[in-house]
Parts: sequence; C-alpha cells; structure tokens
Amino acid sequence: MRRALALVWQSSPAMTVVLAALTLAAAAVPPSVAWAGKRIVDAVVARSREETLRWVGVELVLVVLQASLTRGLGLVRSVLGSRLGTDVNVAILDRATRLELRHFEDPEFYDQLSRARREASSRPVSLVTESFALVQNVLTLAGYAALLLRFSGWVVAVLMVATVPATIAEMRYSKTAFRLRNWRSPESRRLMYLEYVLANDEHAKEVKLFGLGPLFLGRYKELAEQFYREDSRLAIRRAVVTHLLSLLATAAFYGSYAAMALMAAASRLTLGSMTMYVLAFRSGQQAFQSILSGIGSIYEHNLYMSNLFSFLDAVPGEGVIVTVPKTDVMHAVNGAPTEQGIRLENVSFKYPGQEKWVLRNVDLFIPRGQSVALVGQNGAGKTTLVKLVTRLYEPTEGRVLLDGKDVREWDRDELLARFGVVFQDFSQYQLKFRENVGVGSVKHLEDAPRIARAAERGGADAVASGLSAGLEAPLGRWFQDGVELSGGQWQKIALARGFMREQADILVLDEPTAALDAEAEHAVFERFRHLAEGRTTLIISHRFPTVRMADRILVLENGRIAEDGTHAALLSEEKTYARLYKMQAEGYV
Ligand SMILES: Nc1ncnc2c1ncn2[C@@H]1O[C@H](COP(=O)(O)OP(=O)(O)OP(=O)(O)O)[C@@H](O)[C@H]1O
Repeated sequence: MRRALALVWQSSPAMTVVLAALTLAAAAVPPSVAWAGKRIVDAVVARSREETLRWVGVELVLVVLQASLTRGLGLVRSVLGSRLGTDVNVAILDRATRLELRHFEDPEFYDQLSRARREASSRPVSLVTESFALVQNVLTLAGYAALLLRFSGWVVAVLMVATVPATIAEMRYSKTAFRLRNWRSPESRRLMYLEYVLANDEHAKEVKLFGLGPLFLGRYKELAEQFYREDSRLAIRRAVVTHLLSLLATAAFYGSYAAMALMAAASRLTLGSMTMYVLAFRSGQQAFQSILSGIGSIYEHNLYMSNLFSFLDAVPGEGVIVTVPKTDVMHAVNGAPTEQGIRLENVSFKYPGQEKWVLRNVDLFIPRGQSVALVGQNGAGKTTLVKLVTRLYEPTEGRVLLDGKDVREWDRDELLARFGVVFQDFSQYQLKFRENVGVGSVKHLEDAPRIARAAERGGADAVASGLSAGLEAPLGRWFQDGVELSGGQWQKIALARGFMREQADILVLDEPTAALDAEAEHAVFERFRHLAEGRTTLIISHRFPTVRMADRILVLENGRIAEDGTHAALLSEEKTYARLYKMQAEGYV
C-alpha cells in the first residue's frame, strides 16, 4: 500500500495534494447538508418564513459546493489515473527491455510479466482513488456519527455493526477471484495466444490454407467457456451471499427508523431532528458500507499490485546480472588479457529447465580475423553457440572469453558493439525502410550515408529503389500505406541491419542467405568477403558453396565439435562433412 502511494506521489505530487485537499473538503459537506435539512424542517414547523428561506439558501450553497467538489474530484482522479497508468506501463516495459533472453523463454516468468501487464494501467489508479474515497467516507461517517451521537450511542453502534458481515463476505470473494485469475494465468496466456493466431496477419496465410480457423476457434471457445463458467459461478455466489447479508443492514435501518419515528410521535424529538437523524443514519450507513467495500477493493487491488511489484522486484533495475565467481574477476583484473579472439573453455550448455545437453565440453579458439563456418544438422546447437558467444545465454558449465576476458565481465554495451549479428529469425519491424536498416546501430539511426552504405552491402539498396517512397517507405502491413516485402527482400534488410555496425569486428551470420536467390546469395558473399577482411566472421549455413569459402569449418555433432579444419582437409577426412558435401554436390549436378 505504501509503495502504491509512493508510485502515485512520484507520478504527480501536485495532483496528489489537490486530490487529498478536495477529498477532505468533499467529506465535510454531506453532514452539513443533513444539518441544514433539519434546520429547514424545524423552521417550517415553527412557521418562520425568513428562517426557512435562509436555510434553504444555505442548503443550496452546500449542494452546489458538493457538486463542484465531486466534479473536481472526478477530474483529478481521471487525469492522475492516466498519468499513473502511463508511468506504470513505462516502468514495466522498461524492465522488460532489460530482461535476459532466458526470461522470455521461461513460462513462469512470462506469466508474471503478463499478469503485471494485464493489470498495470488500472489497478494502481483504482487503488489510490479508492484509498482517497475511503478517507473521504471515514470523515463523512465521523460527521454523521457526531450528529447521531446526540440521539443515541446505540444507534451509532447498530449502524456500524450491521454492515460488517456483508463486507467480510465481499472481501473473501475478492480473494477467491484473485486466486482464480492467478491460478489460471497459463491458460489465459493460451487464450491470448489463440486470439493472436486467429486475428494476426502473421498467421493469416496458414490459417486460411490449412483451414485452421475452426480448430483454433474451437479451442478458444472451449477455454473461454471454461473461464466463463468459473467466473459466473463465482459472481452468482458472491451476489447472493452479499445480498442476503446486506439485508441485515436494511433491517437495522428500519429498526432505528421506527425508534426515531416513535420518539417524534411522542413529541420527544422535533420533526427536523427526526428528519436529520433518519438522513444521517441512512447516509451514514451508506458511507460505512462504502468504507467497508472500499477496504475490500483496496485489499483486492493490493493483491494485484503484489503481482506488479513482484515483477518489478524480480528484474534487475540497472545493468546486467553478473554471476561470475569472485576469483575469475580477480584473474581478469590481475592477468592482462593477451590473446585476441573468441575462446570457449570446456563449455557445456542446456536450456533452463531442460534435461538435454545442447553443447557438451566444447573447447574452441577462433583467432581474431579468422572466417569460420559452422555446419551441422538441424538442432545441432549452432545457433545456441552464437547465443553463448554474444552472451544472450550463459554457459551452464565452462566459460566463454573474448580477447582473454570472460564475456560475463564485459560491459554489455561494449561487448555488443563488437558484434554484428544477423539471425535466421530476424525481426521485421513495422517501421520505415530506413529505420529497419538503421536499428542495427541505434546511434546512427539518422545517419543517412551510413544507412545507404549498409543497405548497399546487404543488397537492400535495389529493394529500396524499387519502391516509390524508397528508403522512406513504411514497411509491413500494420499501418497505413505500409509495403509488404518478400522473404528474400526482408532478409536483405536484415543483412543490411547487420552491416550498420561498421566498427564491429566480429560478424555473425546465422543462415543469412536461406531466402535469397542464387544470384543474390553470390552477390552478398562477394561483398561479405570484401567486408570481412581483417574481421572475425562466423557463418552458419547449410549451403556448401557458402561454407567452403571459410578459412575453417567446424562440424557440430551431438553437442561436440566433431570435425575442425579447412574444406580440403575435411573432404579428405571422409567423415560427415565430406558425406554431406558430396550429397549436396550430387544434388546440384
Ligand atoms: N530457447 C530454447 N529453449 C529450449 N531448447 C531450445 C531452445 N532453442 C533451441 N533449443 C534446443 O536446442 C537444440 C539446438 O538448437 P539450435 O537452435 O542451436 O540448433 P541449430 O543447430 O541452430 O539448428 P538449425 O540448423 O535448425 O537452425 C535443439 O535441440 C533445440 O530443440
């Protein structure tokens, strides 16, 4: 609760103060209206024209004031609400950008992220406005109680006690609803996924051609129906129980009403006082009910906020998580790094939560400037090796060094500046052509000559000149006037993106040419060869004309490096490489 208030305060101290001031003012008005009402009735009974008019005037002023305060409160709440909603969303997305890749692949963590995001914009705001409303109701109730105490302390006690059972029930149901939603967050994610597949351009082609609509829609309906059943069952139980319990409060009201009316009938109470007490009791009871249900919702909001806070706490605030043992750090500080290149030292790796070793005891040194091709069957671990070298993942055992220093000790930005990487599953951003290339080096997003150079190197310049808006063309179909490109054209853009990092001395291409036609592939490699001079290159490819150009070829098999040598050397060894090469060569003939 304190953290939620701190969030609000940080969002806008000024609006928080205004909200508090308006709340206090608004709390004092209703009991004053009740008091004015009493004075009117008493004046009418006393047949005093002047008094009556005066008190009607007072009540009018109070009512106008109340309306203005209520309007002002609503305004501040909604403006503060949007401010806070934005701030919290930004905080969550900011953390998301600092997450490690493994977080996105960990379902439990992903659930936490989805839960935090789902409630992010509404809960903190509701929490705070309800807290203020709570304070307002407490003050209003205190005003009514002060009026009622003049009648009887017992009435005040009855007013409060009769509302308690319904509220306790309400709170218990809030907790059940919260638990229900938390428990089923994996299923909620599945539901969101099905929605995404059915309503997204990315999958539209396959969904249509394979006729997947009814299948996925059926699964969606099944899950949604299950949610509906659970929700409605809970809603009905909640409504029935709280309604029955709230009848207690109604009974208490009419009991007190009868007592007051009887006293007025016996002339022990003026008509004005009776009106005031009845109004005070009824409104006080409403205020009390609001207080209790307010506590219920604040409690519920807090439960949801705990999701948000546990997500915010789980993600490192700044920089990266360094998990290097102390001794290694010492070694790095004392021993000056001498070697230049990438070294894998007895590296073994399995993905978090998985049993299977993807890489096992890999020892490898790639000296600076060498061009290396990685070959292996699908799933052999080639991309995984790249992920380890670029520190997207850390080895389960062993270590990866760049220029003699453990990659975990490198400053992340410095490390990443050394690499130009193009993955096979590169991203297609719904941005302008120019930006799609420029994001390869964000610093140079506005550097037109550099973008033009990169586009030319990746072969994307010809794609751009084929579009009427050229480099300014918006790509993708999400937004207006967007142009959709072919797979190969997108791949050229991805390559160009990799070439944006002109200062990078290690180029990694993970099947960068799979979607290119033969001529384009040849052109890319000619340029690549020229560019790669003096740089370390790591190419993953299933195409042997590409592979054979490398200085050194590594064959990955069963998580180990099975063969290591030049094209000629591996051919003469007559093992896997030679076999695969011949197979492809025959295919080409
Ligand atoms: N994020 C992941 N979580 C769990 N397992 C994964 C993950 N990514 C890959 N794997 C597994 O690790 C193994 C190696 O995958 P990797 O992508 O490194 O293979 P690859 O050699 O690049 O294959 P391809 O030639 O098909 O691209 C595979 O068996 C795959 O199932």
